[in-house]
Amino acid sequence: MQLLSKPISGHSWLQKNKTIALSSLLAAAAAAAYQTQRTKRKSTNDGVLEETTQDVFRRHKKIFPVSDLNAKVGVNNEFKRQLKAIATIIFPHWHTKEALLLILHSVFLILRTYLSVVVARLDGRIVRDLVNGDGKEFLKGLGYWFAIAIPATYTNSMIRYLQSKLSIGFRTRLTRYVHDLYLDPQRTFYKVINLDGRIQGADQYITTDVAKFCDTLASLYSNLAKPMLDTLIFNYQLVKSIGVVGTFGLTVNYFVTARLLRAVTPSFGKLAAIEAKLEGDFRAAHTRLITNAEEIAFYNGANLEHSILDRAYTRLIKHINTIYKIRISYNMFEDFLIKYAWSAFGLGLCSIPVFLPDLAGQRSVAAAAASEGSDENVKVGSHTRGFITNKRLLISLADAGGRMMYSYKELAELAGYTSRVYGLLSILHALHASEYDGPEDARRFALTNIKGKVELGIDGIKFDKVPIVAPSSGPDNVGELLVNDLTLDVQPGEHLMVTGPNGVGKTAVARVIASLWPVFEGKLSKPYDKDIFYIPQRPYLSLGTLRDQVIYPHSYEDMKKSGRTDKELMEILKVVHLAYIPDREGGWETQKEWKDVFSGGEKQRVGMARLFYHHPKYAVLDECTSAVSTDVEGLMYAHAKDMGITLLTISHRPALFKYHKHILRLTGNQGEWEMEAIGTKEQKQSIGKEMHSLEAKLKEVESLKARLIAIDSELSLKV
Ligand SMILES: Nc1ncnc2c1ncn2[C@@H]1O[C@H](COP(=O)(O)OP(=O)(O)OP(=O)(O)O)[C@@H](O)[C@H]1O
Repeated sequence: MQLLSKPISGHSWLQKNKTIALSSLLAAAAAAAYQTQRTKRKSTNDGVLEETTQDVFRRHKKIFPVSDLNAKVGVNNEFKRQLKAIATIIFPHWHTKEALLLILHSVFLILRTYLSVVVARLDGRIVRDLVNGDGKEFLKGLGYWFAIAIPATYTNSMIRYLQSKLSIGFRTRLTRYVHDLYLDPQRTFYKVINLDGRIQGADQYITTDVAKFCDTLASLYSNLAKPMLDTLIFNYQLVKSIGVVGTFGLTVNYFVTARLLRAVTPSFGKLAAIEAKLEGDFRAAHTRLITNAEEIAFYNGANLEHSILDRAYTRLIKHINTIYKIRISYNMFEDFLIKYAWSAFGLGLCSIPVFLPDLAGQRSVAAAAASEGSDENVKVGSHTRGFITNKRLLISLADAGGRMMYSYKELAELAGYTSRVYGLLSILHALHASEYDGPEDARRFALTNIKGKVELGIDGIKFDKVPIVAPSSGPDNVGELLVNDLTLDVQPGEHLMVTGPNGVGKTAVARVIASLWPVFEGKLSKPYDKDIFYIPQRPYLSLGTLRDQVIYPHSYEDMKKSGRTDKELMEILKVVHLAYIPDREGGWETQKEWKDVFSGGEKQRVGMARLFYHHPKYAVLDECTSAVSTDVEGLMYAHAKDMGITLLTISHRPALFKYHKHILRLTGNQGEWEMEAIGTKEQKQSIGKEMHSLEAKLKEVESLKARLIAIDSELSLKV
């Protein structure tokens, strides 16, 4: 009791001043660190970080093996392993800003615990002076009370602030890493969405799940580290007042509580992971509606979409309700144990120094009273001070213990978010290395059995016995053969047209050239990516200005760097007959949702404008002029050829034959195909036949017109 009975002396006042000085110093250090990071422009708070190198990805591949998706989610060894793996991303080394934040955070946590002890002692002293009727000491105590309030409140705010900064720091590092892996040169995002079914709704993973993981991790540190520290320090203080027996009792109490809570805690981790998935599904359903609003409105599909959204929401809410129901009994048990059972136990402990002073290892109350004067008031005051101080320490201890127990629940939830974030990272790593879903499979066209070769940097596009296969992932990962051992060679100027019925695999050929689909067998030789430009069937308009639409995928910076001007862009728009657009839309800088502004034909013409802007050596044009009027289409094809672009056109339109030298016909008959040169005798004969049949039809038009006039006059006579 010596520590507690000692009045706050000049020495402890000095300590308090030191505390204030220390807090200011820490704040200054934090501000300085922040400033340094800002000036380096590599701050995780600005969201600006250096790109993750391929070397880092190679090293990390080993620590991110794909886990068994059916493994139990919870606080277990797998959770520890996953968290350790993610820690290599959020703490790449010890001289990061996050490490500094963590140290500062820890220092403030220690400071807060220390201040709590000081407050407990001061509280006891003030109440004692009040009971003793010592006005002067009472006022002095109040003075100290206000003095301690300043560093105490500052410390609390700093803890919250540093926790948020830590969370943002983690999030920025993780998001940057995921973006670098997702949008890598191997086009992993395409594989995630189209070739591999393990990640559904990658957007939900990258936005919400990563944020929740970071928030929970940052708060868990303070929710776990602080109560642990508090428990240690308060226990130390209490040993002095309630004795070793009391402290032993406290320890047993903790142990029993922890075991009990662990036994009754439901698997919050798994529940959190399912909730995150259902949230993702609900959000994805809304995103679909936004993306396809016009089509849905035309079809009058609101009712059906309504029911789809309702179903997604109901699934989510049912699950959340289940969690709430599970929580009722768990929370009741938790509250009973931590609030009521612990309070009763705490009051019992507080009574030890009063009823059993020898057990508490202290001088008896009578002896203490005798040494401070035999006056009854002094005796009561001494009791009161001891009780108030112990009670406050016990309340803090109970609070700390309670939070430690509560954080088990948080830990379980963190396990859920960790499994989602780890799942995302491990699958991105696998796809980055072209390792697809499904068991090892030696069957032909299995995604786990890719044997073809791709050679880059060749002037020409050359297929050497390459089967075109629609890939399939999952348990039955054998793809479907569309075109059998394709062999062709498109040399500069040897424009090729690919034709054939719907669904035969025309676009599939383009996908293989673009390396979106794998070369299962044979060899594909092609120029570097920068020399081939693809215009897909569905026009894509990006976020940004009108200029950004024409120069896509260049940014304005890229455009300026390459010395291009708006005047040149205007010339290009003239070629595609869109010269009126900048004036109509209010200039190059205008920002709009362009997909809703342009008509179908205009969108396709913007696609051709991009081709002329980038001026590649080769262009793969996939039905990209189907909505453009024939005359403008012809002009654009002629212009592309004049620019020296070698064309590989996918189309059904015979009108486009004349701009090409070869034709690849995909028949759809068991992957058969044929190549022919345009302008051969057979070709001319077939065009001749088509002309004869058209002329015959034109003759019919005249007789049909005459018949129509006759019917009209008959009808008017009758009327
Ligand atoms: N991601 C995919 N995974 C598996 N199969 C696919 C995938 N995308 C397309 N397919 C299938 O591959 C086949 C060929 O498709 P492709 O888009 O190449 O047809 P197409 O000849 O260009 O047809 P159209 O003239 O209608 O554009 C189709 O049966 C299609 O369903």
